[in-house]
Amino acid sequence: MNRFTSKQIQDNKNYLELLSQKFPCIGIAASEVINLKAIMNLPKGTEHFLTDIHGEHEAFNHVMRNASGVVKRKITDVLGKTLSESDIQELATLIYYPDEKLQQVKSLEKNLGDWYKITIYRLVQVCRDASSKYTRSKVRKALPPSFAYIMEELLHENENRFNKKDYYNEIINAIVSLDQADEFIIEISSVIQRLTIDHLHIIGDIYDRGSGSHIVMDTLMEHHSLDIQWGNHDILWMGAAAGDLSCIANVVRICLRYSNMDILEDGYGINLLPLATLALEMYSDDSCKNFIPKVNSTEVFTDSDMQLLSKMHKAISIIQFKLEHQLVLSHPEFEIEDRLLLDKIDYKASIIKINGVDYELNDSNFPTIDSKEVWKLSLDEERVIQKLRSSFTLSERLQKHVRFLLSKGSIYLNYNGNLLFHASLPMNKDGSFKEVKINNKYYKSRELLDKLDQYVREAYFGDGQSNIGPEIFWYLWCHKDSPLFGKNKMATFERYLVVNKSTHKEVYTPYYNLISDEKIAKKILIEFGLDPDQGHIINGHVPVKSKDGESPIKANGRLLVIDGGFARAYQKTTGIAGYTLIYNSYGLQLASHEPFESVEKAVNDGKDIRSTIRVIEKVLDRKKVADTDVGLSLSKRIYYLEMLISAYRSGSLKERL
Ligand SMILES: O=P(O)(O)OC[C@H]1O[C@](O)(COP(=O)(O)O)[C@@H](O)[C@@H]1O
Ligand SMILES: [Mn+2]
Repeated sequence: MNRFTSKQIQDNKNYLELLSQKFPCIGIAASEVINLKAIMNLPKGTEHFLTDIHGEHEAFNHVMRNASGVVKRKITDVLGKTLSESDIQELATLIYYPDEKLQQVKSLEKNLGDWYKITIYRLVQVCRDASSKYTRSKVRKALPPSFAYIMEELLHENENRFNKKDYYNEIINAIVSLDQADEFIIEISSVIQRLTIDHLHIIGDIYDRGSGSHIVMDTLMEHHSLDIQWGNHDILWMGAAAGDLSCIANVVRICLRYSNMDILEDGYGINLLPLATLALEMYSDDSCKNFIPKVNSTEVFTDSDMQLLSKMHKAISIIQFKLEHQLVLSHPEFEIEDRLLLDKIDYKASIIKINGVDYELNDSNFPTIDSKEVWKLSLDEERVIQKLRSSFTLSERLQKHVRFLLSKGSIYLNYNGNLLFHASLPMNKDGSFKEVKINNKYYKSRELLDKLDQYVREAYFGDGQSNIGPEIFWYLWCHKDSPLFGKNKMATFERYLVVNKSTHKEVYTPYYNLISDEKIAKKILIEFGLDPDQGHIINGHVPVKSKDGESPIKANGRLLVIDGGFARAYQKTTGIAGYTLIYNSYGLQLASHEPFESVEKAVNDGKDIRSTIRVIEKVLDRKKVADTDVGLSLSKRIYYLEMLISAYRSGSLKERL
């Protein structure tokens, strides 16, 4: 036990008095110290890192349910010697999708009573293994109230212990005979899922491209322990929720580009009718061929659906370009006048002059653009964007999701010695941190990220008095100095409208060249107060072309880029369907996932995502809670409890008996 001087006790007297309310005597304080010291010696909980989910809710839900392949590995560890591969898969599927699998079993199984008993017995064994590295108290908190007592008994009893064999079997018999088996199986499956992932990190880009970001958000909101680092797509939706018009136009445009009306209309109740009306009026004879939405192979759209969507897509894109033009003009401090393009168009000749070079446009029909006031919305466009604005700002579900992003999220996070952020850090080519002007002051590296984080919160919650408005969200979405974006420009305009593809190129900022250098990665870790020899930087944002042999491991293992392409549109690039980085007590592993087909295939044909797990780093000594951030705060608690005991013993404080 630590020894304390009377000065130390005096200096902390107020705090010790407060602490004594909870720990009123030596015995109670000492037993808490013993408890905490025991916890410090448990293996650290398993962290899972996922990124760039991009609305792929089915694939995301699946990796949550199968814990990126870890649940099946646990079953194999525990029951592999006695079960066939197909029995293991059946049990795994039951744990992932208990509701659906139970329906199937009930329609096929002849001897259901026996099936229930054997299955519950197996599930308890798997659950026991999943809970083995936690304290009883932590496991208890994970148990559903309706079965807490029974599950605790089953988990802590050994079915082979002579005196308890009948007792144990009788509990299982009773669950079955009282018709509680289905519910029990559903609950214990979710306990297994929950205990397998102790803590979840989402390194950004939950939103856009796939159709189910709102469903992913609902799942995240139910998760017991997680943090989020905002991606550029998340910040865009946050800006839309905060009412920024440019963000709103971008969000709607991206939804239309991927024919995702569901998230807008059904998910968030955004009324698209005014936009459809405007599109039909303004672009009636226009095929809008550059605005034909991308369609997922499972979706069915009629030709007239597609025509309407293309027109809406063009209408909102033009609104976006005008709004962004206004924004750039009204924020000279952003220093991105080179993004002013609408005024560089020769509307008669369909030519645009960019950096002194003439480029041909692939479109000449811009009925709402006045070449003298290119930035000005027509009255109808103004009406559409204002209606959209009220839909976004009044959408209860969207606001709830964005508040969750704000409460669990941040621009970056230091967690258990690792540095997590979505995309990049502004840096100069020589490896120094770039000074970036925000609100007319210069900031760099950690200070810059802290400032931006603060401004995001001010812009969302602010009372309008702040120096910074909701345009900070748009800045973070696509500005050349935004750490969430990390490219020299967002070439949306060029990609839609300029024929010459060389103008479409978006060049990554120096960070991306620098990070292959271990020295730079270490420098960044030091800048963020982390151990350069132990810590890692963990990023998403850039799809790793693993099919071309690119490795997600950079800078000699100090930096990991784990965007493996949950987004279907990017699976052609990566060759896989997403990564999960797993950090458990033995070290770091990376699971690469093959594409997820569907819940039906998973349940009916046992088609799990095949995940290849490879070890990235193995620790010599198994990591304990003591080696984590939680361990650090526990050791502080131990320190003060020991001081309290010392205060009781020295008579500086009286026990409260
Ligand atoms: O492939 P899409 O959906 O057209 O989007 C391309 C745009 O998305 C971005 O890559 C940003 O999205 P990411 O953060 O997912 O990379 C832009 O740089 C680019 O202009
Ligand atoms: Mn991104």
